[in-house]
Amino acid sequence: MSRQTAIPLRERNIILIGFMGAGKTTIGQLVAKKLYRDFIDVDAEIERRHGMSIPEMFAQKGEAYFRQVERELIVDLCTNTRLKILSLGGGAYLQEDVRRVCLAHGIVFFLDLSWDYWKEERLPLIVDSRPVLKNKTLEEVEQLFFQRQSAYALHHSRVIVNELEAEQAADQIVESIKWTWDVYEPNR
Ligand SMILES: Nc1ncnc2c1ncn2[C@@H]1O[C@H](COP(=O)(O)OP(=O)(O)O)[C@@H](O)[C@H]1O
Ligand SMILES: O=C(O)C1=C[C@@H](OP(=O)(O)O)[C@@H](O)[C@H](O)C1
Ligand SMILES: [Mg+2]
Repeated sequence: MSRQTAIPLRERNIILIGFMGAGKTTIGQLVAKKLYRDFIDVDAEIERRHGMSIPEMFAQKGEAYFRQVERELIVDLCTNTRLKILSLGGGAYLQEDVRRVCLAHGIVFFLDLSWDYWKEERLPLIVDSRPVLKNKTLEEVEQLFFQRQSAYALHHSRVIVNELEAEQAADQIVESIKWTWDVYEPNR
């Protein structure tokens, strides 16, 4: 029987999850810079590999196809890479396989924000670029927001990003991760 050796905490990918517009892409980039690590935005990587934008993929291939591509890429990245900062798309973590590999191989940060804050501050910024929001009433989007919280609750660490500038949120994540490294893996 083969036994997998656990990945040292310092080598684990740092994975950002949370609702669309929470700032995963923006903050992930900053965290990577601060830790001198490579950044991979899963949506951008899908767009690069498939030569089409996410809205185009939704329109031409359908959401189910996008979810399969998203799941396969995340499972691959989690299983075969280390030392990266990964920003997921907001719906990726709803898939059980995604949660399983992220929690097993990475350190998962949930970027949390309130519905009221999101609706006022973030929705206007992203409403035209996220296909999942297309043709939905505000009530339906609110339902989606709360439906997804039980999946996001499965994380290692949480940062409340309401009112925080992206730089401040990134600093909190870096501080938290360095504390975790020092406490659980001292002398490395
Ligand atoms: N902390 C923040 N404060 C203000 N605006 C932000 C913050 N984080 C992200 N944004 C803005 O919100 C929008 C969505 O950010 P993005 O990083 O794409 O989120 P996600 O990847 O979670 O969907 C962008 O216009 C971005 O500039
Ligand atoms: O929440 C979702 O279902 C989605 C979120 C998007 O990413 P962001 O969370 O980075 O906006 C992107 O993956 C796609 O439009 C679907
Ligand atoms: Mg994003």
